[in-house]
Amino acid sequence: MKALIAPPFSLTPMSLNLSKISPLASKSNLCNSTKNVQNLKFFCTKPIMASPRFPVVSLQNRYLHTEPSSSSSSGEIHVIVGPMFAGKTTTLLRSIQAETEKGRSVAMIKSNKDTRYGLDSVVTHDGVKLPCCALASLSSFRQKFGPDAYDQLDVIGIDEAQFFEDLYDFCREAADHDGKTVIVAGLDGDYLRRSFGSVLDIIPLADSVTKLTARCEFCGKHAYFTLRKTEETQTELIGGSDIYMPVCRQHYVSGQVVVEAARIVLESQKAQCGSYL
Ligand SMILES: Nc1ncnc2c1ncn2[C@@H]1O[C@H](COP(=O)(O)OP(=O)(O)O)[C@@H](O)[C@H]1O
Ligand SMILES: Cc1cn([C@H]2C[C@H](O)[C@@H](COP(=O)(O)O)O2)c(=O)[nH]c1=O
Ligand SMILES: [Zn+2]
Repeated sequence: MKALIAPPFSLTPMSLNLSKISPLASKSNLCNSTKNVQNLKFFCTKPIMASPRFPVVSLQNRYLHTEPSSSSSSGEIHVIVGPMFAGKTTTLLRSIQAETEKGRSVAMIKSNKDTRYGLDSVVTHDGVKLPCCALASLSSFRQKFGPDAYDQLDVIGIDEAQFFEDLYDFCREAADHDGKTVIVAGLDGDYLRRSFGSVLDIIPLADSVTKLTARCEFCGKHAYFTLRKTEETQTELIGGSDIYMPVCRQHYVSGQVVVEAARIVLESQKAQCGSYL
């Protein structure tokens, strides 16, 4: 997989600090321990009243003993969208941190399709991370987490929401019937700027919608879109800055022309090679 396009200048201010990421982090060192997360401390605890199979994040265990919020209907849905590298995961993790500081019990979910940093953590492009459960579908969450533990939860964070087909039903049920605050982060559009998965479908359900921007890798202006630098054409293609770059409108349009032209050349070269065989 070769990048067909490259930015004209280096990205020093935005470069990844992979040293913060421990790809070998195990559940045992993520749970029941205090982790420094960019000067913030997350206490990962298991609830006492129930035993979920995934980590629950809470600052104070005693809040897990309060009345389950499932009886109320005062849930909320907050949606964070934008292109890649816009800070969606960073914003989600900060919101989760703020909720834990209020004493609310929190669980993080991400799609198990995103295997970039392993399956037991949500990780930002600059290495900040939080334990999570990685799932194929949201409908399995309640059962896998444990129904009792689910009832104790106040807040559910969902990252990589574009990969969940059942996003709409899950969010509606969790907020309307179970009284949960659901904070959802995902791509609004794919590399062709088409609606991605069900992310846009939940906007009518949402209390708030935030569209974040990145920085265009060509000109440094606001980037609203994600350009794929390689010749692959499938909608779902897991990757980072090796495959994608955030771009402004002008550089999305010019970048697409370059990538498309390169793709056509590659295709014709492949066809020629085939005809020689
Ligand atoms: N082109 C880039 N390549 C790698 N990292 C980037 C790039 N642009 C921004 N970043 C870093 O990524 C961070 C945002 O990461 P993250 O919250 O994971 O974004 P998102 O979830 O929207 O993809 C930024 O604060 C910045 O440090
Ligand atoms: C644009 C686009 C992205 N993806 C993939 C690439 C990454 O694995 C995730 C997005 O991650 P981030 O946290 O928002 O940086 O989605 C894809 O599969 N198809 C696309 O068109
Ligand atoms: Zn630009």
